[in-house]
Amino acid sequence: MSEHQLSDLREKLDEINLKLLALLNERASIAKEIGEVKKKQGINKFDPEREQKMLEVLTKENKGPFSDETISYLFKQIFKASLDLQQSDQKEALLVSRKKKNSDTVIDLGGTRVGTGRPHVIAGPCAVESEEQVFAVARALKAQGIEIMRGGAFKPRTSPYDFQGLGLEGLKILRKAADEFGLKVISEIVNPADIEVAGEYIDVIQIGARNMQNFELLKAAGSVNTPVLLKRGLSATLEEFLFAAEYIMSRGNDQVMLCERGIRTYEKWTRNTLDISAVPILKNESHLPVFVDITHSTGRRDILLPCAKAALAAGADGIMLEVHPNPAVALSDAKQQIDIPSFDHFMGELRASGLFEQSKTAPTGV
Ligand SMILES: O=C(O)C(=O)C[C@]1(C(=O)O)C=C[C@@H](O)C=C1
Repeated sequence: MSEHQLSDLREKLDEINLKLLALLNERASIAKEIGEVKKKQGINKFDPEREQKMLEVLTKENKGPFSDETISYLFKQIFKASLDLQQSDQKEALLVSRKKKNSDTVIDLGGTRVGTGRPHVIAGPCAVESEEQVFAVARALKAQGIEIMRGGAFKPRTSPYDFQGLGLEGLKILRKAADEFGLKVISEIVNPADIEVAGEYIDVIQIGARNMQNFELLKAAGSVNTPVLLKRGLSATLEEFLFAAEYIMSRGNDQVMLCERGIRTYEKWTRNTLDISAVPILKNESHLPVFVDITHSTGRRDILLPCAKAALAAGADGIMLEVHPNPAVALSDAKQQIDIPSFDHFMGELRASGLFEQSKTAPTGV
């Protein structure tokens, strides 16, 4: 075959491609119209009988060289694409989605603005144990220019015999330390009945991984004005995670932050598996700020820094980690918290990486 012949044949294919393209889109527009009609009539969009009949006609009329199997395969793809088009067209845009709101949500915690593109570090002890302990951490955070402190007062523990937290007393200690050092404070609430009173002491309500689908808690958090940080459930898909955030937003509270904290996989060398791909996906799908909890996702002090860098490089609005003045005697998560000198070192390295201070460009919506 001469070079001429090849380019002639290719030219013919190019022409056919364009005709096919026009025909496919003409077909898609009609399928969309059918979708509208079906919606009005309340008919199921997927119609396997209709698809089967079309395939029968097509294979009967098929003169080759494509085999009947190939023709069936190709048309099934077209039916599937048409169905997807009908469904995506009519899917209500979620409040959490960029389809609903394209601009990034910025949450103002009394002057500390989250979601602006300038990342934040949220740090503090796993559990509030004493005033002395929380004050020591708050002092260290302040010295590092950190604005948001975390601390657990209500601790949902795997074993009922483990330390369950100081409760309201713990929230009071957090508030006192936060006021003393000019910090904002975040703490987990586990009972819907505590949501309202929590707002008197803390700046952000955390809903933990184990409660991501506690719908009564989500609804309660949605009915107050206090910002919420929602953690991804242990085995939650990203879709389930966003639906959980939707529960909060649909009740009127639009100040929601998302937090990837690792998911459960077969891997044993980390406590959970940090799903770094969740960060750009959530940023693309949703306008809400996204954090990464590098302590719970890894459960290892030795890889906190690379995971923090990865989170920020992937577009996270911040990271969360656990810091304790004396992790060896901590009442919970003793193995994974870092002490204050290690935290200072960590911050120094993170700053040196240029990822912490840098301002990210907001991703475009999809
Ligand atoms: O004919 C319909 O009822 C359609 O919705 C169109 C169409 C198609 O693309 O041909 C799409 C999805 C259905 O499963 C069946 C057929």
